[in-house]
Amino acid sequence: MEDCKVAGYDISKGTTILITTWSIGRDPNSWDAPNEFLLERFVGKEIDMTGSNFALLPFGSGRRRCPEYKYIRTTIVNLLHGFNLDSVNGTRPKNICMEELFEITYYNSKSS
Ligand code: HEM
Repeated sequence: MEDCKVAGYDISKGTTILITTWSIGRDPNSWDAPNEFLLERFVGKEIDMTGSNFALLPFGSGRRRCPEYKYIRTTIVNLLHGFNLDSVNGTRPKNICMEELFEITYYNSKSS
């Protein structure tokens, strides 16, 4: 590790850096209507979710990215194949609450 500069900011070696994937995923420079839940935006597109496309990081990036990213399609397909999924009262909810909760996952590499 060594000191470095990122986007004009001096980062001392050993500094813990958090990135906000929430903001990255809602960047209007990358996404049209970023606050709309529009699944259609992904239809028919080859989307890179391996951590190389920094506009979309659902599985993180780099050495600690989610190891499941390669297999999640198989996992979901198996779930859909093996189970009949339904909402609790059997009807499709009209308004699904998509509000976020504030939570944080923190890993201190110096504590272990
Ligand atoms: C749609 C489903 C999933 C999403 C969106 C997701 C997303 C993520 C994200 C964002 C991380 C943190 C990556 C980082 O720190 O850069 C992560 C880590 C991890 N995920 Fe997932 N995950 C999913 C499903 C799963 C499943 C099904 C498994 C296991 C069967 C799994 C196992 C793990 C493990 C073990 C890590 C920790 C990797 C490490 O710290 O080295 N994930 N996941």
